[in-house]
Amino acid sequence: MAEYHHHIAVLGAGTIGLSMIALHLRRPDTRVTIYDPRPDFESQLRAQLPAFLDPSSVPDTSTDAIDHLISTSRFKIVPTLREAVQTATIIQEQSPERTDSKQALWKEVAQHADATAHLWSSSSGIAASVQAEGCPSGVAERLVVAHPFNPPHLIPLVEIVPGPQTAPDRVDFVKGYLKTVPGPSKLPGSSQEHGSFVQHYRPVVLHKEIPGFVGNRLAFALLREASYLVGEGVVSVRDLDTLVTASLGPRWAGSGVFESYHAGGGEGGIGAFLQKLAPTMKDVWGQLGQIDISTEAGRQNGVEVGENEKWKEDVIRQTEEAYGPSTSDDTRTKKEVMLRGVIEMQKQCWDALE
Ligand SMILES: NC(=O)C1=CN([C@@H]2O[C@H](COP(=O)(O)OP(=O)(O)OC[C@H]3O[C@@H](n4cnc5c(N)ncnc54)[C@H](O)[C@@H]3O)[C@@H](O)[C@H]2O)C=CC1
Ligand SMILES: O=C(O)[C@@H](O)C(=O)[C@H](O)[C@@H](O)CO
Repeated sequence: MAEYHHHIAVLGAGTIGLSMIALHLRRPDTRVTIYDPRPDFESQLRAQLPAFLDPSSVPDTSTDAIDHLISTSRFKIVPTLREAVQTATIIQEQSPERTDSKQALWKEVAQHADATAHLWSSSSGIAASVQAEGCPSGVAERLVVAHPFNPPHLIPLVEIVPGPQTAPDRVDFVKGYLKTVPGPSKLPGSSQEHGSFVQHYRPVVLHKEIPGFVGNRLAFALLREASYLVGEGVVSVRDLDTLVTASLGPRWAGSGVFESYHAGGGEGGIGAFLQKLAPTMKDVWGQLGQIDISTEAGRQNGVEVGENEKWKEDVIRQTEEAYGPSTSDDTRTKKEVMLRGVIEMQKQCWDALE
């Protein structure tokens, strides 16, 4: 068998896990072993994974994709977690977002994996320190959250969130690994197309754990206010989405929250901006929507809504009216082309971003 510097065990190959497999296979020095307890897992993987893969990883005919990968010994599907982790140097979980499930997973990993293996969680908001609770010694020191944005084979950000016990060299390792994963090469004119390496992934390390980390706290704060505005009848779902994609979206693709307001402050920069806008911001901040979301929703009119969740009924109804019952494959494809284009443009202007 060819030697690979990294052997990654991918635990959980659903939405994120499939995309992560494509990410890892873009590194020529990495082989991947996959485990998922779903009974239909292999058939689903064979049907869905080819669409995520780069030409650099597979032949043109997607029907051969999985068999080709298996033949190269870079790719293995195994029936048990034990087989997946026992020789892995990196173990990455994309199991369901449930604390008990992740804690049980790490306890099982600790039983079978090498005591030096790196432990990565893709969790959206469950801290490494919480996941490591009850695990054998040595797990908390190796466990770090590497929270991706969907789909990770395209979106450059990964939030690295160490727990208080995570060893600094574990953080350095995951950051260095991600920064050297080549970007997708499918897009004509892609900075990756001509074989030269252009950094694609932009990991950000948080200084402390907080529920939801940073990316989701920002995203969920915006979602809450957006849902409030729709529930209050101020704006429709579709018009709010237009407002975002026609203003904040393009702006934030080039300049983040603080940089864009720094520019907006003119000669005085963000200090002047905060000074000038203070009265309005104080009013708005004092009136931001206070809505709740129930985790024990009952069903009304076919929609799962709980107490004080009228906003949720409006959001769901209007979203489905605007975009259909779920996102179509055609729409998903068009959005991916747009996303790839934005990311490529960012990389071509990279020196202005970092
Ligand atoms: N879906 C998204 O947009 C994002 C999800 N995440 C996080 O990624 C993780 C996975 O999310 P999704 O891929 O959306 O979920 P999913 O439900 O699509 O996939 C989860 C997979 O884990 C498998 N699984 C269940 N128990 C397992 C175990 N003990 N060991 C290994 N696999 C197991 C399931 O069979 C399933 O295939 C969650 O922690 C989520 O918060 C992070 C970023 C974005
Ligand atoms: O937005 C993303 O892709 C990530 O920040 C997430 O964690 C998911 O959206 C998550 O909130 C839902 O699973």
